[in-house]
This record gives sequence, C-alpha cells and structure tokens, in this order.
Amino acid sequence: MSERRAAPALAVEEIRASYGPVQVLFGAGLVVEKGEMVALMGPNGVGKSTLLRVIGGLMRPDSGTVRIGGIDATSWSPRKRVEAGLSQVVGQSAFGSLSVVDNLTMHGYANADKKWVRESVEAALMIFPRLNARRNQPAATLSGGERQMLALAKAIVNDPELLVIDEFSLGLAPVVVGGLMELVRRLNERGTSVLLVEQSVNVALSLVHRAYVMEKGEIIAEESAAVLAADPERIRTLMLGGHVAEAG
Ligand SMILES: Nc1ncnc2c1ncn2[C@@H]1O[C@H](COP(=O)(O)OP(=O)(O)OP(=O)(O)O)[C@@H](O)[C@H]1O
Repeated sequence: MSERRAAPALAVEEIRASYGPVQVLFGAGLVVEKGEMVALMGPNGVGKSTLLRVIGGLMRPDSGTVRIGGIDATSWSPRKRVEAGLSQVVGQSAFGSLSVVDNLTMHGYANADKKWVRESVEAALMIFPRLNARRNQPAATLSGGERQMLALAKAIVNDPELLVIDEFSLGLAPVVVGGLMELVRRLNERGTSVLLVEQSVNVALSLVHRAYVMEKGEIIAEESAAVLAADPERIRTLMLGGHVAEAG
C-alpha cells in the first residue's frame, strides 16, 4: 500500500520507438513524481511529441516501459490510461460542429458517473469565463486561444492525477499563455502532477519544478528549473541541440 503511494505519477524507461523503418526514440526515459510539474524541452523534431504519444498509448514503442502510478501500463489502451488518471492535452483537437459543452461532456466518456461529469464540465467552464460565454457555440468557431482553453478544460473534466500537455504556448498571445499557465499551476496545487512539452524555455522554466532536455530521441540533461533558469548559456547550448556530456 505504502509502496503504491510512494510510486511516481509517471515513470518512463528506455523507450525506443519508430515510424516504419525510421527510429525516432533511442532509450528515452523520465520520471514525474506525485505532485510534481516537469517539462520536457528540446529543439524541433527530436521526439518530444512521439514520447507523449507513447505515454498516452497512441503509439506502441519497440521496447521500453511506461508506468502510471507504479503500474506497468505499456500495453494498456489509451482509454485504460485515462481511467488510471492520465489526461492528455494534445493540440487543439475538438469536434468542430459540436458545442463547447458537448465537447467537454463527450470527453468524460470514461467516467460512468454522468452527474459527476456534468458537474465537472460546469466547474471547468467556471475556470474559463471566456469559454463559458461561448458554451453553446460550435468549437470550430473558437479562436486559437479559446481552443487551447477548451483542450485544457477537456483534460480537467477527467479530474486527472497526471496531466500531460503538448505545447500550449504555440501560436498564442503571451497574455493567453499566462492565463493557461496560472490554471495549470492551480491544478498542480490541487495535487495534479504535470508533464509539459514546451519549446518556449521561458514558459517551461517559469512553471515547472524540474526539466528534461531531449536531443535526437534521448534525454541529454535533467535539472531543477531554478538551476537551469540561472544558467542561460547552458540552456542555449542545450536548446540548440549542442551535445552536453553529463546527463542527470
Ligand atoms: N507520423 C509520423 N510519421 C513519420 N515520421 C514522423 C511522424 N511523426 C513524427 N515523425 C518524425 O519523428 C521525428 C520526431 O518528431 P516529434 O514530433 O516527436 O518531435 P518533436 O520533438 O515533438 O518536434 P517539435 O518540437 O517540432 O514538435 C521527426 O523527425 C518527425 O519528422
């Protein structure tokens, strides 16, 4: 029992993954402790989103292990992972012809308690007054920032233990990003662990406790956000894809 409680929210070990004949991940691994906020950073195309796909169950790795709350989830379906407390914010995907409320309600599909889903949809809309004002509007008519809010609100509807977010700063005005970050911070204070893939170093390091840097499908550095933030030269080298000898 106590072992289960002490287990990390997420532990990913030695993941190798390929698209057809092209290998993209070469033994990538990371850990998100319970209650922790962690960033996965790195230059374009190094495999960050691919690792998230493996974590979410959208892609089978060639080898390696994904543990959710200490339990081997590598062979689980995406749905089973959601039921185990994982919620993923991926891009701005939504059913365009459905309203904001219907999109949110649909996302609670894994939860049999429909009353709870209805209440948490309303709770999520309370967090985003902008979305609430557009609750009956088709998702296709939302602005980019509003769609990101919808993506985050959808993830919250499942009351996740672990929230995985892919690049929420992409293409959004700084003020919108600031609001989303504040929301993620509040969720984390309520106990949700967070894994954030983010290209904007400023956004990532001002939010998280710890960061991993990926390069060519491998983790090449792992550091507390405060230590990294104090060393802009090192960040520059890492984010330019410069190889740094030490890891961890
Ligand atoms: N569906 C796919 N089929 C084939 N190759 C893919 C596919 N998706 C991604 N790739 C390739 O895999 C590599 C890693 O892509 P991935 O999207 O994981 O990187 P990333 O680090 O998230 O990049 P970015 O920061 O630009 O989003 C890239 O070379 C990309 O072109």
